[in-house]
Amino acid sequence: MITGHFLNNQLLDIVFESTYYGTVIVDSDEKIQYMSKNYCEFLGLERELVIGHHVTNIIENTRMHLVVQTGKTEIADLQFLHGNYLITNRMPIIENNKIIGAIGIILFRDLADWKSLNSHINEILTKHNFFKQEWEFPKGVRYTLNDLIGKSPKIQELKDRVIKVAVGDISVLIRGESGTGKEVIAHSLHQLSGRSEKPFVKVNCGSIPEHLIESELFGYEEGAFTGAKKGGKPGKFQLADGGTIFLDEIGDMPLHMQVKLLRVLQEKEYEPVGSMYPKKVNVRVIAATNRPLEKMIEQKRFREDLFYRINAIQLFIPALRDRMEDLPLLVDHFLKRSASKIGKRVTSIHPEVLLLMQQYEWPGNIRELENVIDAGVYLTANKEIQIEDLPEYLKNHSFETEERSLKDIVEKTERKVIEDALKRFNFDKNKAAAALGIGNSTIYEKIKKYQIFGQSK
Ligand SMILES: Nc1ncnc2c1ncn2[C@@H]1O[C@H](COP(=O)(O)OP(=O)(O)OP(=O)(O)O)[C@@H](O)[C@H]1O
Repeated sequence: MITGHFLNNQLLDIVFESTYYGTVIVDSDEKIQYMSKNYCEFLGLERELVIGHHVTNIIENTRMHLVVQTGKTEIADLQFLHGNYLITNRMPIIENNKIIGAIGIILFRDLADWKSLNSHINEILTKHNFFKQEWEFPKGVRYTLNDLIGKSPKIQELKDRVIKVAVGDISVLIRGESGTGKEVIAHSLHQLSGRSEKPFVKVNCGSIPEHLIESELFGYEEGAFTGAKKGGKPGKFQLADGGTIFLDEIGDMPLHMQVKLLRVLQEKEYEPVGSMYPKKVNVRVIAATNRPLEKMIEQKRFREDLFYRINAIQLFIPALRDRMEDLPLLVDHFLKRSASKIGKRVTSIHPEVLLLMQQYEWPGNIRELENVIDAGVYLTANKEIQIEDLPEYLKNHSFETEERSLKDIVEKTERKVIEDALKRFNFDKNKAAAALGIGNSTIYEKIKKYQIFGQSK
């Protein structure tokens, strides 16, 4: 095992600082045990804040964790890091035939050197953009865990769980309101898994017309129906073979398709439309929904057997209103992104805007915040977004809050207290009821009334 004791930082500093390489060493838990000073400087991070953290939380687009998992050396890989392309070598550290960690080396000499190297690589990449797209897009991954902004305990906990469950083939059900980042989590799970080199295929179960779902998912054979393409068409399951299929908005899938979906998940085979023979497939399933599936099962709108099949592990993403401490960080992130996208120098928001944002409920969650900031950056004539740059509904929000009825306020508070207690007791309803001093039947009633869902126990 690699330990801090084994790694004499001073000695390593002497060795690595005399080279022009940025060096990082991770242990078998994929946590950083050493990062050279020049690497920390390059990332703009203090070394104390880096050591002991999972490498994916610190280095964007890293593959160090995969080297630990697979034991495969990766030489001269191109890595996009901190706005630049760098050449990276990654090697497993092996002791007594066991992988005990990995060492990663990024190549740069001094800043000027690295800038010219970067522009050289950029030029090559632009010239070969076509190949770059061919190479990247079939895999389908757009986000990594680094794109999930937030330092609140709830997000920190979620990120830790994502890292834990990513490895392995277990099905994951991601739950959370619209715009909370379910898709970001799905991409991250794939990117952190052993299937990351294989395709990630998203299916939006809610937006495919009902009569096309079967051929979209399972494909069709030549001549399956009038208008069928010559040679047939592969379905999403075939496209995802070896990789991950992301079934977004699974709660919107029609019942008759739920039966077919269950079959492919259980038996790992399906029949393309018009085919006489089943085809084998090997995919990991990640599903997401913002619908109350338990309630839909009661109403016979969602199959219970399918629910248990996709619900091996559940990840719950908190609504923005439940992690308001992340708001300033998110605002800052979207401001920077918007300003550079739009090409305006807008660097902050007025303190009153932040106050108003903190009081707002954010029903559209992060997606809504992203759009509000985009609009603010477009509209403002200053370096700072002002109240008048906000959409009308948000500007008027403070008045609406004052006019809310007592019943609304009581209900909202009740919902929040019950939800917090459930999360505290890992969704054990009886324990949460006892802690709140209410009966078991009352808590069941309230959960139903407010449609609170999460890891059910
Ligand atoms: N924690 C976060 N940090 C930064 N950006 C985020 C975060 N969460 C979500 N986003 C951004 O918010 C937008 C919405 O996220 P996403 O599409 O993953 O939400 P969703 O839960 O899948 O929504 P829906 O249920 O409506 O499909 C995306 O642009 C995503 O990049």
